[in-house]
Amino acid sequence: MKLCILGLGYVGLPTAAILAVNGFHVVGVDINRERLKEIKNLDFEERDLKTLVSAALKSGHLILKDKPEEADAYIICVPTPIDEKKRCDLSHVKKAIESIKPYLKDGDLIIIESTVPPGTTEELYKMLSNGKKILMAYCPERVLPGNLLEELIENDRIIGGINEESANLAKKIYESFVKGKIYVTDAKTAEMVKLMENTYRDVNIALANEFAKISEELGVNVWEAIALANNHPRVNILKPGPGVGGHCIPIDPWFIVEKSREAKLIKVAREVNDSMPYFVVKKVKDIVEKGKISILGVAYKGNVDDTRESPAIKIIEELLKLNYSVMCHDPKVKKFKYKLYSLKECVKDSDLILILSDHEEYKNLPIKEIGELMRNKNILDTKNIIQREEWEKFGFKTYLLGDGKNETRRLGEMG
Ligand SMILES: NC(=O)c1ccc[n+]([C@@H]2O[C@H](COP(=O)([O-])OP(=O)(O)OC[C@H]3O[C@@H](n4cnc5c(N)ncnc54)[C@H](O)[C@@H]3O)[C@@H](O)[C@H]2O)c1
Ligand SMILES: CC(=O)N[C@@H]1[C@@H](OP(=O)(O)OP(=O)(O)OC[C@H]2O[C@@H](n3ccc(=O)[nH]c3=O)[C@H](O)[C@@H]2O)O[C@H](CO)[C@@H](O)[C@@H]1O
Repeated sequence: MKLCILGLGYVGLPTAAILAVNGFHVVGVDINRERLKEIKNLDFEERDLKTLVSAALKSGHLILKDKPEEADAYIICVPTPIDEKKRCDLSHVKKAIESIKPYLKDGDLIIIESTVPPGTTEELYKMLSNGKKILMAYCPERVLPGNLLEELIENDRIIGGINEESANLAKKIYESFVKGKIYVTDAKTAEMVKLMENTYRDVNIALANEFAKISEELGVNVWEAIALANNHPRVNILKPGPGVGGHCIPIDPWFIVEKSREAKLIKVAREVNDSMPYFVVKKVKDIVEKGKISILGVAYKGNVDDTRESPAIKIIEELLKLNYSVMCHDPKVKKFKYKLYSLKECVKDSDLILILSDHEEYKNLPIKEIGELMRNKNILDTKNIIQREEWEKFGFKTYLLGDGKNETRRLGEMG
């Protein structure tokens, strides 16, 4: 069976490579030639992915193209961002489908992996099937960035067919590499399942963030309170932080909001999470009124190289508006909207270190050397990853997001 994968990003590339090493003839298509170059040079962060892509390319089963060609099945993995009205922008999906239209023949299968609002696959099917016997399915991707390959193989899969024949053919493709269970349903349910998963996470993170704000107001350390509450057998509160980033969680809940007026809690949760960067900036203002801020971590979360929708972007914008000078460091990220500096340059003559991503590297920083370079030794940790006592030994004033005991701690009244 010959497959054509459209969009070779975080989702499409591993999918194309794993299908190729499992015996399919795969044409990997990306309209961005720079991306194709990166893939040929194995220029990406996840090490296991390098091994897999390299094996797929060497086997000759994966070939890279900037245009689609005739195949038996097409898998669409292109971006689905939100527009300014917070509605799903389906233009990339529609363009990808237009580009395969000339090659479609009876019995061909189109699989949508891009995250889309409920009902989209059915609508696209109606537009496409005009006279031809096309098969179509929605098969959401649920891999966790940072643990991509393991989850690609081990996770259960949902297959939402437009009809039984479509679902069965799609199932055959995924069965070639998925070790988890494969559940079959209709396309709209599968679309809803994907959005519900990410919305569930977003709402729960919003609750943790709200607890953090309340704890600061009431003089409680939210991290301590969450750890204690989580001892309860049926409680599992997530972690607060500087905001919710990535290409999925801050976006996908809006795809439900655009389809239903009943989506109230979901919208408020989004707003709470979107408010966190401003909350962090307010904390910075309370600690230092002006000067240089050193941002450690611009990736949207720890140990990934992705900065899409990263809370760091909003925080930097706001700090610059307030006339702070800002320098950023990130050991994982290669491309970012703002210039990245070495750790030393970043902290030199600084008034405050602001930790925004929980990269492994930030758990063991050279505190003494950093302190010697700084103008004022302040550190604000939004991820609860530093050992505050260690930093305080070297004369740092430490601050933690969600710690209402910050002040008493600094005055030495608390351990
Ligand atoms: N990143 C994740 O972990 C993840 C997980 C689950 C689902 N998703 C969903 O999967 C989809 C893709 O996400 P991603 O993170 O892989 O995006 P990405 O931006 O990393 O990759 C998308 C790729 O598609 C290419 N592209 C755009 N239009 C094209 C076209 N017409 N033909 C061929 N290539 C085209 C782009 O050049 C880009 O390289 C989105 O809908 C996203 O919501 C992402
Ligand atoms: C349901 C689910 O698990 N879906 C996953 C999710 O992947 P992700 O990498 O986007 O998800 P997270 O790791 O949750 O990070 C998101 C942001 O939330 C912040 N965060 C997180 C936990 C916390 O306790 N407190 C926080 O503040 C974190 O820093 C970051 O900014 O979507 C993918 C695409 O659809 C899925 O495929 C993948 O399964």
